[in-house]
Amino acid sequence: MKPLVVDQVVKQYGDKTAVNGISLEVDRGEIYGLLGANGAGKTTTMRMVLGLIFPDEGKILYDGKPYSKEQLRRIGYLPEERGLYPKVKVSDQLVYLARLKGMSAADADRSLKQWLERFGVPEYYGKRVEELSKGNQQKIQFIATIIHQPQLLILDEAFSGLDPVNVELLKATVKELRDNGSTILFSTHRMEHVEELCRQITILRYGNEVLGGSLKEIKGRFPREKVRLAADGDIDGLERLPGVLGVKALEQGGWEIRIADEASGRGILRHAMAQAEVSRFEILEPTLNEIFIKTVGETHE
Ligand SMILES: Nc1ncnc2c1ncn2[C@@H]1O[C@H](COP(=O)(O)OP(=O)(O)OP(=O)(O)O)[C@@H](O)[C@H]1O
Repeated sequence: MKPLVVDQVVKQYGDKTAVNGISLEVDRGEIYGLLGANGAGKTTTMRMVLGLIFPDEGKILYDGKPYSKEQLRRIGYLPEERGLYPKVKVSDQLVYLARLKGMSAADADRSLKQWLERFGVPEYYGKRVEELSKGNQQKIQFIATIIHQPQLLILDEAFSGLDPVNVELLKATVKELRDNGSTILFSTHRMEHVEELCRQITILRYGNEVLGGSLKEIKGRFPREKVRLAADGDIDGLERLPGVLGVKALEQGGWEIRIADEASGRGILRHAMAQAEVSRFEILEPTLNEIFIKTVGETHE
């Protein structure tokens, strides 16, 4: 039985349909990407999973059971708008939040110290939140999300505002939580993070699912329309080859060539090999970013 099943949920705000029959299932040890343009219905979906609002239609099951207060204790939520109290000490605040989730004060205190140590910031224990930089406040909020060892994690733009070192730190932590069996619903506009972390995704548009399934299988549905080519010398006439739609010389050397179909790629390789020693030739699969733009288009609110 899957830890999280969202089945045909619908949510209306007045006559506006924010979510229109979304279904998804997330397994243990899996990070599921929930994607979509601004206003597509991601936050509304996450709020329904959290039990903050209830679907007008459809159902959400946690280990096969409907929502209950007990379930809430097993969920960790990192909202996009961060919400720590600026004047309260990190230790007081996180122990309080962990106790609301059913942890004893002693266990919460021990766990907090371990996480602060692990994130390289043990000195934040006695600091007020407002004394920390924005990125470091975010690390604290991340600890607040996972301190009670939730089985189901809902992460909304988990890495925004962090420097690259801290992004890697939190990313490694999310992967570790996954490997230890957490069920993770992950929402972001950063497609490269989805490519790295998520096995399955749903892309929403105006509250509807426009693309869903395994990332690998979704990529297979889209044509490969780009060639990366590098050679030890110049190659003339690339733009005049059949099926070549555009040629861009890359800063780092070589070319990126837009092609009409994969068959045109073979003609490029033959042409290039006749003129120079080819050191790289690759027909690239589309990036998730490209797929997203193709699917969702420029339809932002
Ligand atoms: N409380 C509310 N009352 C009325 N309309 C709402 C409410 N919350 C969301 N909406 C509307 O529902 C739609 C979906 O909003 P939602 O916040 O779920 O989008 P989102 O995908 O999370 O967007 P973003 O990427 O900008 O965070 C939007 O059209 C929004 O205006």
